[in-house]
Parts: sequence; structure tokens; C-alpha cells
Amino acid sequence: MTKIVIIGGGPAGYEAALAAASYGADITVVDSDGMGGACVLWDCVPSKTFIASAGIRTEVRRAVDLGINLKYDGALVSLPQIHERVRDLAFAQSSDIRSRLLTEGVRIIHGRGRLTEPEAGFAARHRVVATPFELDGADGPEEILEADVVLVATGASPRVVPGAEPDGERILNWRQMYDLNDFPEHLVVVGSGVTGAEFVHAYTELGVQVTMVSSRDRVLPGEDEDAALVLEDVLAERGVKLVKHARADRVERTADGVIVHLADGRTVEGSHCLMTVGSVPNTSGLGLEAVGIELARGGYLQVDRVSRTAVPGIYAAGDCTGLLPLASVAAMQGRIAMYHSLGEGVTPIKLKTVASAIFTRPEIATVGVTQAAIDSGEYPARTVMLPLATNPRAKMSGLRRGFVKIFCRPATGVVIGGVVVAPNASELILPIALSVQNKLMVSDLAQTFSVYPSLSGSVTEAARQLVRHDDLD
Ligand SMILES: Cc1cc2nc3c(=O)[nH]c(=O)nc-3n(C[C@H](O)[C@H](O)[C@H](O)COP(=O)(O)OP(=O)(O)OC[C@H]3O[C@@H](n4cnc5c(N)ncnc54)[C@H](O)[C@@H]3O)c2cc1C
Ligand SMILES: NC(=O)c1ccc[n+]([C@@H]2O[C@H](COP(=O)([O-])OP(=O)(O)OC[C@H]3O[C@@H](n4cnc5c(N)ncnc54)[C@H](O)[C@@H]3O)[C@@H](O)[C@H]2O)c1
Repeated sequence: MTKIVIIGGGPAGYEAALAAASYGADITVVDSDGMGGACVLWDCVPSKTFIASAGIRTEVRRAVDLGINLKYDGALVSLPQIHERVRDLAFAQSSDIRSRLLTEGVRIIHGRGRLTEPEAGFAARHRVVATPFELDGADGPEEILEADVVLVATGASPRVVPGAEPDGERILNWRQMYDLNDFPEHLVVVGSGVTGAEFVHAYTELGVQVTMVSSRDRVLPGEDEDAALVLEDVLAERGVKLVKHARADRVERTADGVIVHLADGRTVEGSHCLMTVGSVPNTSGLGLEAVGIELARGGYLQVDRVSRTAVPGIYAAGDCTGLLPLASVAAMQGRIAMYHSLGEGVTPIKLKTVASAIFTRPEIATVGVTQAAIDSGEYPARTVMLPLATNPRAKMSGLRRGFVKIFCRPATGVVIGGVVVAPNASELILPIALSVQNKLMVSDLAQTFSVYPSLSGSVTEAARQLVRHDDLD
């Protein structure tokens, strides 16, 4: 029986364990936080749960436009109750994952794992040192685990800017926000990536005054520009102040707030500062040097498309590899590692088919080739951008903004990418993702019945517009 040791119990680690369990492997997962990892306990799941509460307030705010006059009053929002729900849901999700793994026969060690020198000799197994945590938090006695296959899936942690170290009270990272008992009077969010944008949106919707410090000339610098501009408009309308071309140098704590000092000498004042300046991989102290693995730039573990490191039998998956820091990608990398190590047929990971979403209001969802890659000439494509304002369902729901974009190959009409900006874009992207994954043509999408009236009608209508172009070719 193949012995597998997985270090890290996030989506990369636990999905790998579930995949390997179905092949009857002997699996041990060593994890220091709890099953589900940072994804479930501190990052993805808590933030989306928090945003779900903010979404209710969005509906209350919008209700008046649809003839329902609900009282829109900050006093109605209970931050402690929202935070309790966030924590309860995250721990319940973690506990569900733990139960599932135990049912599948996976051994779980709550503790720290690191690699150590393998035994000498031909076909010697790898060795992982597990240091279990005792109930009082102290280290328990070490255990050496022998393994035919090791998967490193240790994730990443919030990046700390020297001079802006989080204190958990006024200067916070996103994991500490759920400890606040009262809303900040004025939240300064440093960093305008996906994490920053999602928190700016949520706090603004919950009635907090927010200033966003962006090192670039817009929010979401890595995302579709048209989508980012829609979000910028929405945030401006909601009263968010965006400070552009602003790199935070340090954050000073004052008697009753914070002063963010920017590299160009400007300052931004607020009551609290949330640092969303990216993450660093958890790859130190893993004993990688003992097995001859060198870290790549940024401290990431370098892997190929089937999650192999340079050392046979040692695989890596998820945020510690820096491939594409998404839960869905981490899980896929983890499963692929297991299939490959167990000698099963495996398709190397393809990032061009990954769908992802930003959970702002409206949501921004993307898949496949980007508009920027098309505009730069990297990919020849025909494109269409259909504003949601033309959609009957959008009109009925009082939606003013948003669009559907579809990109296809010029000659064949095969769908190669798309963007949806809509309140539920994370759901609406699926037909486009399905088309990209399965190389469907715009005519396939166009001929599919969508419900009338529905926002997904804009997906099929956008495809129809590209088919019409086909006819003229
Ligand atoms: C605020 C935020 C929101 C996000 N929202 C989304 C989203 O909506 N959708 C999405 O797809 N992605 C989202 N992501 C990204 C997603 O959370 C990550 O891509 C995902 O967590 C990566 O999973 P992982 O298994 O690689 O690592 P993690 O989830 O970080 O898990 C790694 C685990 O390994 C443990 N570990 C580390 N070192 C050791 C060690 N030496 N020994 C034992 N255990 C160890 C850690 O404690 C942790 O439990 C979000 C990220 C952030 C920051
Ligand atoms: N909904 C989702 O799926 C979701 C949500 C959050 C995060 N994520 C994943 O996590 C990844 C990382 O996102 P992120 O937003 O945490 O990090 P990021 O690295 O993408 O963005 C951080 C931003 O902070 C800026 N920055 C860095 N130092 C700064 C400074 N001193 N002053 C001002 N700005 C500074 C950077 O230029 C960058 O634009 C995403 O690419 C995504 O894959 C996904």
C-alpha cells in the first residue's frame, strides 16, 4: 500500500487526501491550523460569509428603488453577531472536512510537519517529522513518518510591510478583522488587489467610511480593465475615497487612530488600517534543504503541471507553489499530485480554463484568455461586450451596471474566454467556463435555451452576436 504524508490540510492537502483515499492509499495529514486550512478558517470562507451579511444590506439599500421602504439604519447591523456567524461557520466547515477525512480512513495529526533526510539506501522512503500540538498548545513528542510520497501543501500567510506590523487593534490584517467588536469609524485599506477590493466593498456596504490606498492607477490592477472601472464607479458612488499611485511606507498608530505614510510623503488618516498587500508562501522551516529542494523566487516551491518538485516522490500544491492562488486551483493541484504519484492517468493542470470571481457588488467573474492578452495581439480573437442594461431581467431587478464579454477564435468561433460583471457573476460564468473547457463554439452557446427572463440570457445573446459576425466572415 502506498504510504502518503501530506503536510498542510487546506484545499490542496485535504482534497489530495480524499482523492488518494479513494485508491486505498495509507494517508496521514499533518496540519497546524485545522482541517480546511487557512482557506476555511481565516481567508476564503470567513470573507465570503462576511460578504454575505454585507449583501443583505445591499438589498435593503436597493429595496427602495423597487418600491419597498425598509429602514436603512446602521444601528440595525450587529457586528459581533456577524463575526460570531463567520467564526461558527468556518469552524463547522472545518469540522465537516475533518469528519469526512476520518471516515475515509485518513490519519490526522494536529501539529507541525517538516521533511528530514531520507533513510540511506536504494528505494529508501522519504521521512517527515511530525510535531503534534498538545491540548495546552505545547509541542508533544516528535514522530517520524515514513512515506513513499510526500505532498507539501502549506499555503501562505499575510505579507507584513516593515513599519506597518499588525497590532490586532488598529493596524490589522484580514484575519484579525473578525476580532473587532465595533465598526471602524474610518477604515483605510492598503492594497487594491482582490482581497482589498472585497473588504472595501463589504465595509462600505455595512456603512463604514472607507479610504482605499492603491499603489497603481486603479483598483484590481491585474483584472479586466472594463470590470475594474465598473467597480471603481460603484465604490466612488458609495463614497469610497481612492488614493491612487500611493505606496504605503509605514503606518503610525496615534492615540485614537492611524496615519498611513505614503512613499511620496502624502499621508492618509483613519481610525483603523487594514493591510491587504498580498501573501508570502509558508515554506520556511520545512526542511526542504535536507531533501535538496531549492526555493524559487519569492520563496515558492517550484512544480511542474503535475505538481512534481525536483525531487522524485515529493510533490507540492496550492498557495505554497504560487501557481494561481485560488482554492479551486490548490484542490486540483493536490488531486493531480495524488493521481500522478499513484500511477493513475492524469491531465496536467491548465490555467487557461480556471474560472474565478471577485465577490464585490457587482461580482466580477472571469475565465480563459483575457482582454489584455487579446488587445496586445497575443491571442487573435473576436470579442463582444454586452451591457446588462439591455437585459429585461436586469431592468426588472433595477440593475444599472454590469456586462457580459465573450471572446472566441476568429475562424472557428471556439470560445476562449469571457468576463461577467453582475450581482451573481460567480454563477453566471459557468456556461462560458464550460465552453472554454470543452472547446465549444459560440454557436453552441447561442443555440442553448436560456430561461426568459434571466441574466443568463445575456450570455446566450452575447454568443449570438458573435455568431452573427461569423456569418459575415
Ligand atoms: C481573504 C482571502 C479570500 C479568498 N477568497 C477566495 C475565494 O473566494 N475563492 C478562491 O478560490 N480562493 C480564495 N482565496 C484563496 C484561497 O484561500 C487559497 O488559494 C487557498 O487557501 C489555498 O489553499 P492551500 O491548501 O494551498 O493553503 P491553505 O488554505 O493556506 O492551507 C495550508 C495549511 O497548511 C498548514 N501548514 C502550514 N505549514 C505547516 C507545517 N509546517 N506543518 C503542518 N501544517 C502546516 C496551515 O496552517 C494551513 O492549515 C482567498 C484568499 C484570501 C487571502
Ligand atoms: N475571490 C477570490 O477568489 C479571492 C479573494 C481574495 C484573494 N484571492 C486570491 O489571492 C490572491 C492574492 O490577492 P491579494 O489581493 O491578497 O494580493 P495581491 O498581491 O494580488 O494584491 C496586493 C496589492 O497590494 C499592493 N501593495 C503591495 N504593497 C503595497 C504597499 N506598501 N502600499 C500599497 N499597496 C501595496 C500590490 O501592488 C497589489 O496590487 C489573488 O490573486 C487571488 O488569487 C482570491
